[in-house]
Amino acid sequence: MARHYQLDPTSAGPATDFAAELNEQQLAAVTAAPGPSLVIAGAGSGKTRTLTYRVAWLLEQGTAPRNILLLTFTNKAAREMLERVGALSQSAAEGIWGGTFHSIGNRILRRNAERIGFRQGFTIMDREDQEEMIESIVAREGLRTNDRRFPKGEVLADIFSYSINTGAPISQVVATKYRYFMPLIAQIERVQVAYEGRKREANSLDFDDLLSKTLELLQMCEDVAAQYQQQFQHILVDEYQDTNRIQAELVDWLGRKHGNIMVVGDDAQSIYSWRGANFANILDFPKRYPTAQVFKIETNYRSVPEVLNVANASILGNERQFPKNLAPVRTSYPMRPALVPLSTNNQQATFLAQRILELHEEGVRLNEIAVLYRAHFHSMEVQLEFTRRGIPFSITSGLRFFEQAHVKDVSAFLKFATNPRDEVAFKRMVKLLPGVGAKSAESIWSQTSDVLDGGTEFGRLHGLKVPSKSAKNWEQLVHTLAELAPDGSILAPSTMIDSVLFAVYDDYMKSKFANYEARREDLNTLAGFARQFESTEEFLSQLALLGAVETTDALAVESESEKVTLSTIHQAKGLEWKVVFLIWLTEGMFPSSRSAETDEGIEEERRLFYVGVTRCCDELYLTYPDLRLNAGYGEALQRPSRFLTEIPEELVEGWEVSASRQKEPTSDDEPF
Ligand SMILES: Nc1ncnc2c1ncn2[C@@H]1O[C@H](COP(=O)(O)OP(=O)(O)OP(=O)(O)O)[C@@H](O)[C@H]1O
Repeated sequence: MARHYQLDPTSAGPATDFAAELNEQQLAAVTAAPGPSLVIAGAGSGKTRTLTYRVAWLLEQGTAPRNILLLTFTNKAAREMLERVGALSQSAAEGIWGGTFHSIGNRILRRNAERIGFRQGFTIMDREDQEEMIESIVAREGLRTNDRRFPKGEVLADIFSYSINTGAPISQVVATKYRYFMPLIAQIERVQVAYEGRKREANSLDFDDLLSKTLELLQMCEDVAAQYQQQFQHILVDEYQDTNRIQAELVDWLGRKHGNIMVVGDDAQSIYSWRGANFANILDFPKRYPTAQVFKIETNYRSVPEVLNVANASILGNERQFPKNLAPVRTSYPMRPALVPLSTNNQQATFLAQRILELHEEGVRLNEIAVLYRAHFHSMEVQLEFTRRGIPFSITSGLRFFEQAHVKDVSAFLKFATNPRDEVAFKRMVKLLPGVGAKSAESIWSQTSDVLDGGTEFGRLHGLKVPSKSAKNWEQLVHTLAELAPDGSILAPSTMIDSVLFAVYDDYMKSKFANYEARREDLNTLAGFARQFESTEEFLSQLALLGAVETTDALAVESESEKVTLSTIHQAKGLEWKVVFLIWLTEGMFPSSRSAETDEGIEEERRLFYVGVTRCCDELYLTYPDLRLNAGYGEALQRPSRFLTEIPEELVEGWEVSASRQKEPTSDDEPF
């Protein structure tokens, strides 16, 4: 018989040497005595390391894994942290409750659904299911009529979600975020009530329910609350600065018995208030927990001192914050951050391309370089320029400017007006009308091609047989097409884009997309770009060519994945690059004009700027154009962003870029 032999758990490996692997401030947080604690961890200071070691520490102190709850911003973050804990810790880490608030909510609700009127085995609706359910309610209630645009499922889902996560009533959300739907508030509220009922009937929960219903469960059922409060002896929360109202309340409830709540975050990086995050959660933590210990972790491992100096100086402008001073461990870099004024947005793109090619020559890999900006549309000229010069790039949103649905929709109008035989463009266009799917599009197309026979007398399309729901919109569409091609001639492309927006597409976007404003800016930028072209055909050919260029072969790069990153700052959160270009630093763009309306708005923008700067390890470029060429409505003088003027001069290195001998394209020039 085989001899049974058991390994002693303590012989699994050497004990973690916490003091050797952590700096003093990290060690203090990791080994903190029980009780509430707030860990303010600056950018690049090792938040992840601190949390991971804290969990390992708790295990070593004898806390059972199932008594630890680790809440993170993404499930991936939780997985990675727990893997690290597993590797670090001598005690088994399995059994720790780790994940996002949503996944933990789901886990709790799965066991207790009946207690709040749902059945076990409920389904979780993704965003698409949610929108479909809302749409069917709108249809059943007859709210969308031929005379009135009613918000689409996506927009309604967004309104409901924001309302739940912030606790603001629907009327307030609409009044502040969707002003153009104010007259419909009562109907929108009705849809929400019906939606709540329908979810119950279908035994389905949406994503927000995973938070709100969990909270409801804990508040309503004392025994359930007591069970989890007993279980979670230690609660750790990552990225606490971006929690919303419900998430903070959930933590409060779950931690009520033991009070061992450790929240980690950086108040200077709170950038999600627009989707419901509540900055006050982190700021007021010491007020809500007067006995809380506050730890600051201020050693930065990422950036050179020159970059950190800029970040530190900038964030000083914010009143609402925990003052801190990030200190670098890295040594000085030969270059201070470059402050680069450019004459126009086109020159800004040219500068980036040239400088990036030089850096590449000098041996910097393209994936060590990022171009960061406030809003997606700021990247358009850069995308054009990189495409033309064969610089490979990837975009964090996944979609290149010209591949976006709204850009393609509007282009479809232009394509059809210039080429009335373009069936694909026609179908894309008519499918925007209510009640027109693939089948009706086919039937309308066959009538249209008969009537037009390749000509541009669009007025002849009035009165075609279309689904009754879209009759009015069809007439409007025909009218618009006729305007685009008056008397057989074709308007200039930018005028066409303006007309399409004005007559049809702007309204469509408002009701269809939750991020209407961002899309509208994209289309203004497109109209601006189009102003360089007299001929619509030429404009459309350029669009097609730009979309088709395969950039990866153009530069000698080491691998397919070697690309410059183009990203909004929001999507760059948590990441880092050797070289960072922060672009479009002008008033109105960054800070965005909308955010500049309130002090809170400005402070959040400044935090966003701070996040941008602190993504940089070595070399930082801050660029802005003096003139915005091709803005949808004329050329506009730009003022440098206040975030630039706030930086003491001696911290940056002013660059003077002289125009190349080759003339820079202006709006009157040929494009390339
Ligand atoms: N005590 C330490 N000794 C050496 N390196 C460390 C230490 N703590 C953290 N680091 C390193 O510092 C870098 C930054 O850490 P991390 O990415 O966790 O920062 P962060 O606090 O999450 O930053 P941000 O909030 O800006 O995204 C990592 O490469 C990490 O390995």
